[in-house]
Amino acid sequence: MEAIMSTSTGKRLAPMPKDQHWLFGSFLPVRNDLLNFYTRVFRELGDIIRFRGLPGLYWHLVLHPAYVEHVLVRNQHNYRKGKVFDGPIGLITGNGLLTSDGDFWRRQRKLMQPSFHRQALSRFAATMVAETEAYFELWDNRARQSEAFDVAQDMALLTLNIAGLTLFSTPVGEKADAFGQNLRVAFDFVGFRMRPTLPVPLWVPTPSNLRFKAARRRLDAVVYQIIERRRKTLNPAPDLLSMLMAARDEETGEAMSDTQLRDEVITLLLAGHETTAITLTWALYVLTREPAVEARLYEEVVSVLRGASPTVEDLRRLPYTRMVIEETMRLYPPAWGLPREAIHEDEIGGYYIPGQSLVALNQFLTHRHPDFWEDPERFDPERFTPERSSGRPAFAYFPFGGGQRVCIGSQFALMEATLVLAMIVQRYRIRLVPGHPIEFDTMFTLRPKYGVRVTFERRGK
Ligand code: HEM
Repeated sequence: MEAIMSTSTGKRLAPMPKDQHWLFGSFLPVRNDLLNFYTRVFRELGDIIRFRGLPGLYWHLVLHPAYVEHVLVRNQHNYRKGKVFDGPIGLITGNGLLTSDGDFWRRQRKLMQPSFHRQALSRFAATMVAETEAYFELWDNRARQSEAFDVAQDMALLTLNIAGLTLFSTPVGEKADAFGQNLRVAFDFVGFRMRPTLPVPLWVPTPSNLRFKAARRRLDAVVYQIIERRRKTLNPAPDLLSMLMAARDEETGEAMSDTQLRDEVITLLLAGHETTAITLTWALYVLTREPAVEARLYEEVVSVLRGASPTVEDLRRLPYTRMVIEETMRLYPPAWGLPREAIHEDEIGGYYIPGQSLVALNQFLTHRHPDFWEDPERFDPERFTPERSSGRPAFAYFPFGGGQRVCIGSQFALMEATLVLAMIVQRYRIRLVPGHPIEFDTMFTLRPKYGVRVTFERRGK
């Protein structure tokens, strides 16, 4: 199976797909049908695969958990996020945590880390619950009329409301349509720029450049206004923005500038709300397909909550709900691939990796690796029981990345997804609209391309 070749220097090269275009290499299938193409070559060639783009341009898809661990942890200092990631995302997040690097990133991470500890986050549970309750009236009405709707849209708005309130105590929900749309325009633009295309510089007034710049301007205006108002407030709300504004550098005693605050706020909005919305959307979709899982989940939720809304203390009594979320992120990882750039040359699994070349990790495929997941396509939350998890390599599952750049918001996301899912399942049975097409949109995060059209049926009514 392995097409191992040697260079003149005798280095072992990872296997390459056979059917490459003589000039474009794998550029066209990567551009047009990335996920299916990667899935096919993964089945053919396994754990590490070498691709050629335009002549002289190579990259590696790295899928074995031990190799993933090598890149994210063991040899992490040799891997940076690189231009493919930072360039496009940086257009919207500036120098925020997701895209900054080196000492600057380290300082910011240290400043922000305490705000994301489980303890600090527990105070946000009530907001998450209240925002979900605020949807009940709308969903009850729809349930009464058996009205179909796109639950992906509601999850996006709900998680945006929660992000706005926990981050800066501002109900962006009131303006969610405008704010959310601007975020979406910015997000799509970033996703598009991450594709292997030749990007038109931002200063060229193409319609999409202009649209993006207008969206960014409007987002900035809202965020700067919030920061400015906050600076004048004597008793600031106990939200993430307050924590960020109060944080001081240990050595210099310096606080973050307005620009840095803006970058971090936009970063947290961008990194935090859609990923969680997508997790919830896929989880609800799965429940429409898996009646046994739905029944078991309902049983747990009802026996723990007994009709009431959950509190932060209930979370540890909802292990099955949590496993449903975990299994959802295995099969539908919102961040479905992570690009890295090797700084110096390296060796992964005995194969040569050139310096300054791209290394692509891919949760979607590693999470379905048949050597580590039995019957990988099957939705089975109990894979995540402690017994069945033991012995599984750490990086067979990495929805939140790993190493020093691991997601800072993972606890936030798990708390939110578990609370919201428990609340929805306790109150409604969910049905997919017959014939509704489900396909992946891999533009940036792993979205359902046509949304997920469902009807809710009120339980016990
Ligand atoms: C299900 C939800 C989420 C998923 C799947 C997810 C996934 C990820 C992944 C894979 C990374 C690593 C990126 C890389 O190494 O290149 C990351 C980083 C990050 N995430 Fe999340 N995330 C989620 C929710 C959140 C939330 C709720 C927040 C904030 C409230 C957040 C904030 C961040 C930030 C700031 C980083 C950059 C951390 C750093 O580089 O120091 N994420 N996320």
